[in-house]
Amino acid sequence: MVAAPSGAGKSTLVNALLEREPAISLSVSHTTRPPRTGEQYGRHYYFVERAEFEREVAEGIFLEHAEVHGNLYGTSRTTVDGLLAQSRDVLLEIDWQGARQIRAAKPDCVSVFILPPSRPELERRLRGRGSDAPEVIERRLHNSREEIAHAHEFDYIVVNDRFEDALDDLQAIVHAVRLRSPLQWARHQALIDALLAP
Ligand SMILES: Nc1nc2c(ncn2[C@@H]2O[C@H](COP(=O)(O)OP(=O)(O)O)[C@@H](O)[C@H]2O)c(=O)[nH]1
Ligand SMILES: Nc1ncnc2c1ncn2[C@@H]1O[C@H](COP(=O)(O)OP(=O)(O)O)[C@@H](O)[C@H]1O
Repeated sequence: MVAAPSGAGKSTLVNALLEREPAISLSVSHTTRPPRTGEQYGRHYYFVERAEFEREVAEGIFLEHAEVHGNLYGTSRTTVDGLLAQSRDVLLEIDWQGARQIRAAKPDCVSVFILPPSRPELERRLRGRGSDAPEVIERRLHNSREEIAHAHEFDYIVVNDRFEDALDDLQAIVHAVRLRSPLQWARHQALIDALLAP
């Protein structure tokens, strides 16, 4: 899972990570936020009306869902389970509230929080992106404090100052996760058995 205040560079970093790590798939979320210019249904998000989203919540289709910046966002159970069934590593872009729900549902998950190098730089990036109306940017800047206040709940923190350094850090986390003991025991059982043989 990757979380960050809006504008820290989370989506840009995640997209670059996916190019470097083709075994990872991004889970496409459902949202009631209107699409930005260039965003495509099914690629960036499944854009739905609030009534439809609320019906889906009642049907229990979401592994987690939360209200962020006045819009609803959710991760579909079937999207994640479908990717896991194909032995894909699944990456979620999610806020701190959703991350809490995923930790409860999937205790072996790994979470990363992206920090911007400073407040002025966060503001510069949010405005420079040019994708949101001024009042939407103000709301995201205001909400960034609440998001950042939860950074300590995450397993890893990456500061996105120089982009390539932050990308290297993210990739190092992916490599470390793949080397975790339970996975390695399963993968190298034959080797371990041979080494333990008398
Ligand atoms: N809980 C939850 N949060 C999500 C989900 N998808 C996106 N978000 C979060 O919603 C927030 C807003 O995302 P978005 O509207 O794409 O704006 P951006 O972060 O400024 O690019 C970010 O913190 C995302 O991580 C989801 O499925 N569940
Ligand atoms: N390390 C960086 N240095 C400068 N600009 C960056 C960096 N990382 C991302 N950006 C820019 O900041 C803006 C916000 O990035 P984005 O990935 O949309 O953020 P988020 O998904 O966290 O809201 C984009 O215009 C992006 O190109």
